[in-house]
Order: sequence, then structure tokens, then C-alpha cells
Amino acid sequence: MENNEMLLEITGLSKAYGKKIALHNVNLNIHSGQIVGLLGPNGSGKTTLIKVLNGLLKDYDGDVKINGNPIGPKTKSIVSYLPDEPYFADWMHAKDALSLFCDLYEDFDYSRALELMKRFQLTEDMKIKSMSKGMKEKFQLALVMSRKARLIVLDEPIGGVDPAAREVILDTILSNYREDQTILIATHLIADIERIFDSVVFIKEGNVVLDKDVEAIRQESGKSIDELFREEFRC
Ligand SMILES: Nc1ncnc2c1ncn2[C@@H]1O[C@H](COP(=O)(O)OP(=O)(O)OP(=O)(O)O)[C@@H](O)[C@H]1O
Repeated sequence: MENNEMLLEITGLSKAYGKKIALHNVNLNIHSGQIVGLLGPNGSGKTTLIKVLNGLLKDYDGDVKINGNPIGPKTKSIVSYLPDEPYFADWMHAKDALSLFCDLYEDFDYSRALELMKRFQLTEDMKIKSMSKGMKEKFQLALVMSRKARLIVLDEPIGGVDPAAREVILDTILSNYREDQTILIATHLIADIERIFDSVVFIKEGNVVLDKDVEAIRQESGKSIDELFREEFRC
């Protein structure tokens, strides 16, 4: 589905927390219309990179542009972010969170959110507090995927759901993204998710060590992404 427009341009990105270097001179370009896996072991810098893209971390070195704009209000309005933990208050009902998204994001498509919720067997009158971990994940994913954002960033989107529900979620991601969108997915569940990746980025101790098309990897190495990852990161 890739089109040639460059959506994300990262040049010389470095970020340290005190003495700890989390990202080291990262260079990365990502085109529109792809699903990209951001893969690396614990502490390799994935969340730090995601936070930079979302405008949540500002004190970094280097240059980051999304759709030609430096990180700021313009990019925030075109990035839809699923964090790896629940972010709605327990007192809310699903319909309150839907209204919140409607107020916050001009590009939010309410009817699409309802469609996705239906697919996930969730209803507007459900209370967030009474949802299981997996139900909360599905609900948040339905909201995040219902923005017509250019970049959708999903941090561990299927960590809390059972294997059957994982398949439904992956099919939903595949069938709901458009050509002008890019989806960046950080995950440890590589074997489960790799079927939907167009390309992958391996990150190791803050460095990008691989940035490649999945088809090329499979053809050149004869390996799955999961196998390649295990080889690269074996201790
Ligand atoms: N707020 C912080 N203060 C200090 N160090 C931090 C902070 N956040 C992250 N780090 C450090 O930066 C490095 C990268 O962390 P990051 O959370 O980006 O990794 P990650 O790849 O997302 O890990 P995981 O897969 O476990 O979520 C780690 O060494 C981590 O300890």
C-alpha cells in the first residue's frame, strides 16, 4: 500500500535521561501507507522514540519532522497515539470517552468508532471500570483507529488480549487503515503481529540496527521476523 510521500523524517535524534542514553543518533525515514513494526528488547528506546513523535518529550537533540513539520501543535493534530496503559478514568462510561475524543480531535470519526466497538462487542453504555484489561485495550484501540490521523502509533496494542481476539484486532487494523496513513506498532509479540508488517525497524540500545522491508527480509534470509529478532537479540 506504500505511497512515495515521506511522512516521518528523523535525523540525528539523540535523547538522554541524565547519564542514561536512551536514543543515540537515530536516523529513520518512513513513507506513507505502511504498517511498520518498531521492535527491540526491554529498555532499547522504543517508548522514548514514540514519546518524541507524540510531542511528550521535548528535550532531545536532532531533527524530527512529521509530514514536513517539526514536532509541535501541527504534528500533534495528525498523530493518533495508543499508549501501553489505560488512559481513561474509571468513573467514565464508554460514551464519555467517545465524547472526549470528539471534543479533542477534529478528525475523530464517531460512527467508525461505534462500528469498531461493535466488532469488539463493546457498547456505549459500558462502564470503563467494569471492562477487563483486554476490553479496555480494544476500546482504546477503537478510538485511536477512528481518527483520520496521518500517523497512528500503537504501543503494545495486543498485550492484554487473548489469541482469538488478537486476530480480530489485527484484521481490524489491516482493514481500517488508509493509503495516506502510516501505522507504527511497538511490540514484543512479534510472531503474532508480523503478518501485518510491511517493514520493520530493529532498535538496540538506542541505535537503529535494521530498517527494512519485510518481504526483502524474508526473501534474502528465508527467516521470519520473529526468528531474525531472536537471532539479533540473543544474549
Ligand atoms: N523517565 C526516565 N528516566 C530515566 N531513564 C529512563 C526514563 N525512561 C526511560 N529511561 C531509560 O531509557 C532507556 C530506554 O527506555 P524505553 O522506555 O524507551 O525503552 P523501551 O524499548 O520502550 O522498553 P520496554 O520494551 O521495556 O517498554 C532505558 O534504559 C530506560 O531505563
